[in-house]
Parts: sequence; structure tokens; C-alpha cells
Amino acid sequence: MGKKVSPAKDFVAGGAGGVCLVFAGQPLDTIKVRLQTMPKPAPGQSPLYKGTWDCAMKTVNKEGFLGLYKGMAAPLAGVAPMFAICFLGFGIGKKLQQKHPHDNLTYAQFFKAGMVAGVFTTLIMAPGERIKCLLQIQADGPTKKYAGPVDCAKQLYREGGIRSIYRGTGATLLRDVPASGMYFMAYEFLQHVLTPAGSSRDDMSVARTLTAGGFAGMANWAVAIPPDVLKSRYQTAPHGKYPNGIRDVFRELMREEGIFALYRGVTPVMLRAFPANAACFLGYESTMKLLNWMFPDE
Ligand SMILES: CC(=O)O[C@H](CC(=O)[O-])C[N+](C)(C)C
Repeated sequence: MGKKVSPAKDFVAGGAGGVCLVFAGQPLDTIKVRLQTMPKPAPGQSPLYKGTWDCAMKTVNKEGFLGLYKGMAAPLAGVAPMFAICFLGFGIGKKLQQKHPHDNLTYAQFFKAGMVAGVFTTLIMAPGERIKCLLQIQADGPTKKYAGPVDCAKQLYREGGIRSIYRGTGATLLRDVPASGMYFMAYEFLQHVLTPAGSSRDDMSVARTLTAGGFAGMANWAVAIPPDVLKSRYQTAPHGKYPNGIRDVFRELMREEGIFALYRGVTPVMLRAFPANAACFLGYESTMKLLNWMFPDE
């Protein structure tokens, strides 16, 4: 018999997981966006950043360690509620597939519940992603366009209304629906295979949760990176540059940089994915344990 699914507890524990994830993952997320959006070097010139380490060093030397945490206010304000909504969507997705409250789910059902979570997430994530990407790529100095997330949202609204703030929603769906399915299915699978015979999946083990969470994050990104590259380019491009959306970004990328450009930024993404999602699932499971202790019957 499985544990009773409670979307309300998933919501609260998911929010706690999101806070843990931002603190653990923001530096590598900044490096990822900078690598993905750096300008193409002119013939004979070397690229702005040679790779992950070079980008990290240049950022720290020029902007200090906090440069790596640039644009964090937006994800923190957006990611905690986003993960709360994401885990709520996962809880609802699981509940919808159960005939009885204690039914166990198959891995295919976990995948589908994860896809529901991906739809829920995108609705609140798309504007935050656009603002975060624009703030992460702007250089310090007198020409700085946006003073912060609120100013960025206001300017986008002034320039193109709500459509501008939501630019990239289709691309975010393309990234997060299959990736979230993979995320939750991989987590449940790994928790299951790592649970020693004789113990229960529900007895929390910190090492197992960190391992399952870390690899689930990597599985998520293995699916999400190509649409993420298209999304980052589209969301940071000047208005009108890609009239047909990410299809135009894809064509341009294939023409000018080839298929491997779809995996640009893979190193910082994977380096961030493991610790960030290990921290996220540990925050989630610990909060869930606390909630189950406080409200055992819910
Ligand atoms: C794109 C994203 O937010 O992925 C999440 C994991 C991560 O590394 O941030 C997973 N999920 C989309 C399920 C929220």
C-alpha cells in the first residue's frame, strides 16, 4: 500500500525545496545563460568566454563573487512559488491517476504526473525566466538597461505589453513538459532502486535522497537543454528579430552554428543540476517529513 498523496503538503514542501535549489544552483545558472547568449566572435577573434571555468573566473574577477548571484531576486521570488506549484501539479497529476488514495503508481504514471507539473510550472515560470535571462546577460556600467527585476518587468510591459512579458511561453512548455516527466519519474525510480531490501522507500535517507535528487535533475536537463538554448536566445533577442518564434531561432542556429550549439552550456547546466536538485529534494523530503509528523491524517 502506498502513502496517501496530499497535493497541499506537496505544495508547501515543494516551495521549501525551491528555496534550497536557488541557493545551491544560482552561480552555475548565471554561467549557463552567459555562455548560451554570448555574441558570436568575429572571424579571427576569440570568443568572449572559452568555457565554464573561464566564464566563472572572468565574472568573479570583474564583478566579484556576487556577480555569480546576479539576478537572484527574481528566481528566489519566482522559484519558491514555482516549485510549490510544480510539486502541487505533481501531486494533482498523481491523484488524478489513482483509483484509491493509497494506490501505488507505475513509472509511466509518474512520468504523466510530472508532465502535469510541467504545465502548471510554465504558467508562472515563463515571465520570471524572461526577466532572469535579460538580467543575467546585462553587463554592469552606465549603459545598464534594467535596474532590477521590477524595472525590467515594467520596461517590457511598456515596450510590448503583457505579450512581451510572456514571450517564450511556448518554448518554456516545450522544455518543461517532457523534462518534468523525466524529472519525477527518474527521482521515483532512483529512490526505489537505491532503497535497500528490507527498508521502505518512505524511511527518509539523506544520502539516497541527495543521490536520487541530483541524478533526477541531470535527467531533467538531458531532455531540456536543446529547447532551453532556443528559449534563452529567443527571450533575450531584440523585439521583432524572430517573427516566427523559436522556429526562426532554430533555423538560424542550424545555419550559423550547427547542431552542437543546441548543447551550448551543457557543462554548467549539469554541474549545477546535481547539487541544486539534490538540495531541492532534500528540502522537499525534510519538509514533507515534518508536515507528516504535524498533520498525520491529512
Ligand atoms: C527548468 C527547471 O526549472 O528544471 C527544474 C530543475 C532545475 O534544475 O531547476 C525541474 N522542474 C522543471 C521540474 C521544475
